[in-house]
Amino acid sequence: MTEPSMTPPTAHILDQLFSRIESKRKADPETSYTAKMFARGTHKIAQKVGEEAVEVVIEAIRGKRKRLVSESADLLYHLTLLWAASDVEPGDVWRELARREGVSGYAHLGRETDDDED
Ligand SMILES: N=c1c2ncn([C@@H]3O[C@H](COP(=O)(O)OP(=O)(O)OP(=O)(O)O)[C@@H](O)[C@H]3O)c2ncn1[C@@H]1O[C@H](COP(=O)(O)O)[C@@H](O)[C@H]1O
Repeated sequence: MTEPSMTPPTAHILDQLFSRIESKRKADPETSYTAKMFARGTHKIAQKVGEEAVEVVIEAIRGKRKRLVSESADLLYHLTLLWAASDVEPGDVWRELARREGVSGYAHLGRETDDDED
């Protein structure tokens, strides 16, 4: 029997996006932005995540709701792309979020440290 905690809590549009991103890993960079970013490498993808996050912050502060939604979608796409480039699956993140459910943000969550890296 599968451990309940090992099962991703829910299917999600980000799971579908992750699959689509994986399917584009070896596509033609001329026709696929995802393939172009994979070819550029993890550092460039991580940089894009940072840029998109800043754009989210700017639109939130400006109070531009529609722009905030659009930039948030850009951020989530690039974050999902960064997971794919870093051998992280959405389920890994869903499990971590589920583990935190009901635990106060003030409580020690036992976050991973660099020393725990495998
Ligand atoms: N969700 C997205 C998505 N969100 C944003 N973007 C692209 O991310 C880019 C970000 O825009 P920027 O202006 O910041 O960057 P840029 O100037 O185009 O590129 P840089 O040279 O600066 O990196 C734009 O080209 C957007 O089109 C996305 N590209 C792809 N997807 C998904 O990925 C799927 C596969 O797309 P392709 O790989 O292009 O076939 C699509 O069907 C979508 O589901």
